[in-house]
Amino acid sequence: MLSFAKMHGLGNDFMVVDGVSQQIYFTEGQIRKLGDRHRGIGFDQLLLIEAPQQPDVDFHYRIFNADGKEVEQCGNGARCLARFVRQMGLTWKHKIRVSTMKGIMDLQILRNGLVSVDMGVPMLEPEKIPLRYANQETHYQVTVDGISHQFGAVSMGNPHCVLTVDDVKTANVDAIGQALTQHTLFPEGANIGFMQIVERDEIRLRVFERGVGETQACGTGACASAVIGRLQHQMSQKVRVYLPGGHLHIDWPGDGQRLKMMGPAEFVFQGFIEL
Ligand SMILES: N[C@H](CCC[C@H](N)C(=O)O)C(=O)O
Repeated sequence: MLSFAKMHGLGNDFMVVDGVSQQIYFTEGQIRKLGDRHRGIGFDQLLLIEAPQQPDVDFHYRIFNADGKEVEQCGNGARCLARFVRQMGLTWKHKIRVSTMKGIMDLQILRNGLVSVDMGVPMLEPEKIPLRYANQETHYQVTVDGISHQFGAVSMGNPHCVLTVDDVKTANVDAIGQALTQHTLFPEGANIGFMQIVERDEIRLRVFERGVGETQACGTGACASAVIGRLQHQMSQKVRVYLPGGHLHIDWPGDGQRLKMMGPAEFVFQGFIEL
């Protein structure tokens, strides 16, 4: 029997598994079955927490989308990891350092009950996103179904494409998201963000996630929108990003600097399942 927790960050929901006390390996097919919202547990991502693989790190953090594929990063999931390892007694620390396939992140459980995450330095070079474009631009362009779209692109460890729209409520998230998430411009696919600039320090955002579809929130998507918002629209260093599931606080001092995200992480239930 496998024990797990169901958690969420602003409605972006996860199955969280302690891979430190339990030896576990998932096939893509098992992940898809567990993620099924009618016949399984149901989640946007499965988060697997493993013992550290290098010194000065508390845990290794692996992320699998509902389609079964392993990906590089998950911001809402990182906050849930911090709450999970404390609540399950895997650590007594309030500051937790985790490694992912792309780097190192510092998590901190704050007195106000929120969790802050140091998301590292956003990567803007096309080859690091990755994006098939010769040079780094503030605005990229793509034509889909005869319609031309301008976008910004950045990696938070995982690839993000961010379009600016007049009104997120009427944005054609599913159709454009489907068309762009596996576009040849993005050799490893991309998460597609639809950003409405409300104020210099306020964004409304919806995200069509790679391997999942539209989610109620996307932490790395919120980070990506704050970066593109700052580069394209001269937004403030500190930005509140409002997603359908709630809002996140993003703080990015600018190019080459580390980005900080702060937001909630909720436990829903604990359970056991026969794989
Ligand atoms: N929901 C996650 C993002 C998962 C990204 C995943 N869909 C990908 O393929 O990169 C977050 O809060 O950052």
